[in-house]
Parts: sequence; structure tokens; C-alpha cells
Amino acid sequence: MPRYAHDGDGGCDLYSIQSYLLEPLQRATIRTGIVLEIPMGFGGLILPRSGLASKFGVTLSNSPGLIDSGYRGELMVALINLDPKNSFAIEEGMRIAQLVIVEVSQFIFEEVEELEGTDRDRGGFGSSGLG
Ligand SMILES: O=c1ccn([C@H]2C[C@H](O)[C@@H](COP(=O)(O)OP(=O)(O)OP(=O)(O)O)O2)c(=O)[nH]1
Repeated sequence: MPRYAHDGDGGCDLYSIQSYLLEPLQRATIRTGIVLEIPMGFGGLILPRSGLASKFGVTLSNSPGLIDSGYRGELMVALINLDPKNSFAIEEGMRIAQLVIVEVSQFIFEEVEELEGTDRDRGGFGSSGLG
């Protein structure tokens, strides 16, 4: 399997090309060295790695990061260390996040006077109870 592969079974790993010491509760924008040409009608989502998040509290400050198809710059990973006590050393070559390419539906929003009714209707957060 090549280093950057999107086989439909998960994310494509993104590697840091720099070293950086993330202090407790610090955030940093980390370079990946990757530039992409995503076809029109698709977009990229940068997602955290579950292992880094659950073991070290290192996740993304903007999760998910959205990569527009027209973007031609370097993919950057907005990392944050949510651990209040321990710093986290990002090393060059470390897998820090993952990218998935998703199809983006194209909608044109239309203004209307009324919306069609549903069972949920306007029931928002918690309206279906706790059980
Ligand atoms: O985690 C991320 C998120 C975004 N980007 C790049 C690609 C994306 O296409 C561009 C702009 O991102 P976004 O649209 O989220 O930024 P914004 O803050 O809304 O600014 P703007 O759209 O005005 O540039 O930055 C990254 O490299 N990494």
C-alpha cells in the first residue's frame, strides 16, 4: 500500500514534516508538505487520529478541517494539546491526522414561507428524552 492511499476503508494518513513541542493546552498549525488537486464536486476533511486523542489529548482545534477543491496550498493540520499537564512532542514523520475525500452535494437554497412537517418538528437538543 503506498504511503498516501485512499482505499475507501478509512482515512489517508497525514504526516508532520516538522518537529514541534506542543505545551499543555497549546495549539499549533503543523505542516504536512502535501498539496492536492481535489476534483470539483469533492472536498477533503482532515480528521483527528483517535489514538492521539484518547492517549494524549491531542486533537484538532477545527475538527474537521475542510479542504476546498479549489485549494492549492499546503495541507495544514490545526493541532491542539488538550492535556492540561503534559506536553506532546510532534516529531518529523509522525502521523498526526487523516484525510478523507468526500463527495459534496450541490444544493441551491430556496427561501419559502413554510416547511413540511415531520415527527421531530422543532424539537431540538434533548427533546427525545434521556433513555
Ligand atoms: O485544517 C485545515 C483547514 C483548512 N485548510 C486549508 C484548505 C482550505 O481550503 C483553506 C481554507 O479553509 P477554511 O475555508 O476552513 O478557512 P476559513 O477560515 O473559513 O477562511 P477562508 O475560507 O476565508 O479562507 O485552508 C487546511 O490546510 N487545513
